[in-house]
Amino acid sequence: MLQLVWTVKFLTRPPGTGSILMSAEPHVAVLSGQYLDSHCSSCCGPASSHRLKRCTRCQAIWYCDAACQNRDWFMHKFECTAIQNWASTAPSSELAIPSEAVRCLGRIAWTQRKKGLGSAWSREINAMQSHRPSLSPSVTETHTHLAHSLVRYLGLTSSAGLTEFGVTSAGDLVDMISRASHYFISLLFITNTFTLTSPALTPLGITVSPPFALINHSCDPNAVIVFPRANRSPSKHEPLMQLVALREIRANEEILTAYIDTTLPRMKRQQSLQETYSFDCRCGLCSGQLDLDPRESMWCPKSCGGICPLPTEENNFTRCAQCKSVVSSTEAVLDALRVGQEGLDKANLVQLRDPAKAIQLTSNLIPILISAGLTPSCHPLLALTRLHQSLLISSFQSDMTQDILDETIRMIAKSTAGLSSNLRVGHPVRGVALAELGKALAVDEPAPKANTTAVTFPPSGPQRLKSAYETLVQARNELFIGFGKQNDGGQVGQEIRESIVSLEKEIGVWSQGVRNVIQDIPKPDRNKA
Ligand SMILES: C[S@@+](CC[C@H](N)C(=O)[O-])C[C@H]1O[C@@H](n2cnc3c(N)ncnc32)[C@H](O)[C@@H]1O
Repeated sequence: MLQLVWTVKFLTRPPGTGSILMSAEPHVAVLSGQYLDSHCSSCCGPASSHRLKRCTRCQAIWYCDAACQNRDWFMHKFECTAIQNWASTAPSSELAIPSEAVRCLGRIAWTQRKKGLGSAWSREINAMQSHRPSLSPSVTETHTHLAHSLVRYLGLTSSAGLTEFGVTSAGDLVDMISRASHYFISLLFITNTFTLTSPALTPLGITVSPPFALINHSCDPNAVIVFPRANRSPSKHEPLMQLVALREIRANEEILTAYIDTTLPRMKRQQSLQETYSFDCRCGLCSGQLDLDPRESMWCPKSCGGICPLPTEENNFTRCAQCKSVVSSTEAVLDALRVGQEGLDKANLVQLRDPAKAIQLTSNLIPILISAGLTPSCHPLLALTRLHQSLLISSFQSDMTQDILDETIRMIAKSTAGLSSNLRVGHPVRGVALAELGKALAVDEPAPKANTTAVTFPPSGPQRLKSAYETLVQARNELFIGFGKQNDGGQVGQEIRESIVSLEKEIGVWSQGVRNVIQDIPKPDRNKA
């Protein structure tokens, strides 16, 4: 199959770290159901400083204001009726709004009909790569389901109605959808959709953008795709997708982004890429470029500070790369890995429905994996710590105790350390993790400890403020790369700048206070001695 390779040709000098390589509004962006009433369906911004206004007809789609609503109307006028019809026949209120996939395909269909199949917009959409020939039975089933839902959503009573959307072949519905490779094929859709995220990387929905869909994958990418929302009054051109260089890129070097979570170990990455994108990754990380991958590592059994590769079912012999001590407890490590993975899968499954149960699982499993000797960057310890951290943050309450706050900070620090070993400096995930750590350290302590030393973590009092300040400065430097230098670190980087300034003042006031106290202490009268 022909592979397109995305490179940048340089007229002057190669793009450096943090350069914005491409910027475009996606062809289509839709919010997930849970964000429809908290985010604008046109610019995808949150309802933080203002109340959103609801479409009075479908009552399902919300906008910042009339300007956002007008911008979306050319599309929403079709969607509005479709949503109303869908709701009127839905079996329950939970199913009153179609899934994001169906809404996204609907938007593609209506725009193609409006712009025409020969338009540049439609040609770009239809040029994206599809994997129809390699459909597995389970994917075919999803495909069929999606096809039925789409026909119902578009308000068609039979497949013949699809002709108005440019699909003329009749027959079996699945066959028709599969054959119509130039049109809304669900696999094309899976292969080429991107997660729409908030500026702090929370997944909000999905987008389709043909120019970005030309970029191939690497588990050690030289670029990232982000939605920085760098402009302070951003609604007009948002959501804006940007491709940012994570390091200097040479002329004619292929630009590569990661399609999946690259903190996962090789086997899991390969499995995920094969299932969703139908290819075997042969990037440096997957072909064993690293002697010792931090994603699959444990501490030296003699605590020399070195690390060892994890034992596996096939090869349970492992030793410290530094002092060469052999790990004798490999069966216990393998057991801990099995229990950890099972618990992680369970916690991921129940986290929305029953967050208390998920916290219980993560709190029980993390100490097991730590005592088995796993490093913070090792899977599944890192994944469990990240999940535990996000559950703790979402259960944050205003009347939080010092112990809970300190425990949360320790958890964020552990996951930030793990992420830092696995991801390149300036990766947006690292930047956001550091920002969260700095912000948590800057939270007012409910009961600061009187005599803490800098050795305990997190420190208390002025040491804590200093630590918050240093972490936020580091976060800002990294966000500057991952969200683009010209974007001033995106919205998160800009928020942090404000926190840094106020901490500077606080630390300054505190130091001045100490200086004043020192000056007020009466000097010993040498003549008296
Ligand atoms: C979003 S598309 C990327 C653009 C695509 N190469 C094209 O020519 O249109 C994703 C598909 O590209 C292919 N692909 C991406 N990265 C690859 C890689 N590192 N090795 C092999 N195939 C890759 C896979 O077929 C994948 O499903």
